[in-house]
Amino acid sequence: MVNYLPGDGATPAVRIDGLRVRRGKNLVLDDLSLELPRGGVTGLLGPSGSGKTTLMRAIVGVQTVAAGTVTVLDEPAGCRGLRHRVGYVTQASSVYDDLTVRQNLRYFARILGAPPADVERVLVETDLVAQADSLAGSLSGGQSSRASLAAALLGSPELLVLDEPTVGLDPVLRVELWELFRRLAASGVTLLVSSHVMDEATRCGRLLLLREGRLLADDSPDGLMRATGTTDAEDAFLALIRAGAAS
Ligand SMILES: Nc1ncnc2c1ncn2[C@@H]1O[C@H](COP(=O)(O)OP(=O)(O)OP(=O)(O)O)[C@@H](O)[C@H]1O
Repeated sequence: MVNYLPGDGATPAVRIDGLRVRRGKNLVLDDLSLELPRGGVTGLLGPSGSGKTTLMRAIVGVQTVAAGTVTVLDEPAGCRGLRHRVGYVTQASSVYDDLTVRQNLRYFARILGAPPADVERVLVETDLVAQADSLAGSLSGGQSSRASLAAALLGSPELLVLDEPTVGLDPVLRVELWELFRRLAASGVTLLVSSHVMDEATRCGRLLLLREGRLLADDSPDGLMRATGTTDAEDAFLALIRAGAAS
C-alpha cells in the first residue's frame, strides 16, 4: 500500500520540464512541461502520432531525450531505484505465450524480486484466477491485456503507466478494467492511462491532451467541458483540437 494521497503536499509523482524528444527526423515532443500529482488516474489523449507513447517511454526512462528533465517519484526517470516503483504496460502483450499465466507471473516476480505471494494477489486483482493455469497464448484479447497488467502490478508499483490498455476490448471488459484502475488509485497508486476512446476520458480525474507533441490541455473533464462550452468529452476535444489547429 502506498502512503501518498492526492493533495497531501507530497512532491508530484512525475515532473517534466522542457522535454524535447526526437525520433528519427521527427521532433516528437517539443518543450513539454507538466506534473502528475500522486494518486489518481490521469488520462493521456491525443490524435494518433501526437506523441503519447513517446511521452510514456520518457516517463518510464526508455526514451532518449534531446533536452529537458523527467523526474519520477523524486528520482531521474529510468534510474535503477525506480525499477520496482514504476510499472509499464505497452500496447503489445508482454507475457510469454508458451507459459501459463501463473508461470509468467512467477517468472516476472522472481526477476523483480517481488514476494511470491504477489502472484496470487495480482491474479485476484486482475480477475485471472480461473485462467491461472492456461497458456498465455490461449487467452482472449481481454484476458491477455489483463495478464500484461497483472505482470505490471507485481511488486506494488507506485506509478503505473498504461499505454492504451483497453484497446480492442468489449465495453464490459473496459468498464471492469476502469474499475480496477479506480481501486488502484484509491489505494494511492498514480496511474497514467492513454486512450483513444473519448468516453473513457470522463473516468479520469484529470486529462492531458497532446497534439503534435505539445500539451493542448491539462484539466479535469468538467473543466475542459466548461472551458470549451461543450457537454461531452468528445466535443471538448474536437473544440480544443480545432482551436489548436487555428492558432
Ligand atoms: N522509432 C521511431 N522512429 C522515428 N519516428 C518515430 C518512431 N516511433 C514513433 N515515431 C514518430 O513519433 C511520433 C509520435 O509517435 P507516438 O507513438 O509517440 O504517438 P502516439 O500518440 O502514441 O500514437 P498512437 O496513438 O497512434 O499510438 C509519430 O510521428 C511517429 O511517426
